[in-house]
Amino acid sequence: MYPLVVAVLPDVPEAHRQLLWNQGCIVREIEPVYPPENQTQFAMAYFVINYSKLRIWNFEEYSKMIYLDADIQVFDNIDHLFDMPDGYFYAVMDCFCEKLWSQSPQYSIGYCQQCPEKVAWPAEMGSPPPLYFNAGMFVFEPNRRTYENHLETLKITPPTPFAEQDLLNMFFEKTYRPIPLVYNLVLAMLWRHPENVELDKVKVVHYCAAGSKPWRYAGKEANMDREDIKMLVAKWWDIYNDESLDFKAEDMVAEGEASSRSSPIMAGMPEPTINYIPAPSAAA
Ligand SMILES: O=c1ccn([C@@H]2O[C@H](COP(=O)(O)OP(=O)(O)O)[C@@H](O)[C@H]2O)c(=O)[nH]1
Ligand SMILES: OC[C@H]1O[C@H](O[C@@H]2[C@@H](O)[C@H](O)[C@@H](O)[C@H](O)[C@@H]2O)[C@H](O)[C@@H](O)[C@H]1O
Ligand SMILES: [Mn+2]
Repeated sequence: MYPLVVAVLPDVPEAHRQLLWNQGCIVREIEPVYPPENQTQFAMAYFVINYSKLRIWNFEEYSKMIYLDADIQVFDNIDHLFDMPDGYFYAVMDCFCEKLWSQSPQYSIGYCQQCPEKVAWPAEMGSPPPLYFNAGMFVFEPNRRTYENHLETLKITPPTPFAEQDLLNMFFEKTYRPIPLVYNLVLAMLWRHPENVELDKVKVVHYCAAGSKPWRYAGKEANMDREDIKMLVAKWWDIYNDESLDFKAEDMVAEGEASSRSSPIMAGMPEPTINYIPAPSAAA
């Protein structure tokens, strides 16, 4: 069993942090990371806060982690991803067909890495872009030096429309290894590249399409009235409302007694209490 570490920005209220603790999560506050002053038009204005994602490379107490956006739901076990060879950056390839990409050369010529045979990359535009991943889910190895490199690189790199996702794609270009789409279904794939999607095999769903966030789904935006979208939003709510999935401290105690000495991860978990509210940090 692997711990779920939740990185929270300072604006996440204490009550929400308690809910996370009570669900057995390890809550870690991170400071925001902002790009240098710039005139960039991010594809979405709020993407500027997403550079804060870079803080997780500082979680050096973990040798390997799977990063998940908060708008991602895991429906099937993906622990085996931890067993892939070290030294690479694993993530699912993104799609360039949404309007969000309209500033990109790929979009302007109708090129997408999801179907490179459909519109070939023209020779006069040089070599095709390197494979590009969606940064909503990835397998990585926290490392202080990499963390500092990220922050240094950020200081001297003009921000681009997809913010930290672009920076990470540049940074990991040589060590990026694509993994199958079942590990991060970017919803736009359903209408942009249905031939690449086997929905019943998908293990991880990324609710990133406009209007698809389940907690504020209204079914009004483009493609949100699709039957598969409605089914995936309902699936998210089924998990959210399924009390049998709620963390129970007594389970932890039972499991802890049996295996805390054998499993460093379990031993590393804070002593469970009935309401599982951690004692205030002495450092606070
Ligand atoms: O105010 C914010 C906005 C974003 N995020 C984090 O940044 C991730 C990326 O943002 P989002 O998923 O909305 O981007 P999308 O995948 O929809 O482009 C979110 O999942 C959150 O984990 C956050 O912590 N606070
Ligand atoms: O800050 C940039 C963000 O870029 C990505 O989101 C985009 C991108 O993937 C498009 O291809 C999708 O079409 C779009 O819906 C989605 O918002 C990551 O999911 C997110 O974690 C974050 O890195
Ligand atoms: Mn997301």
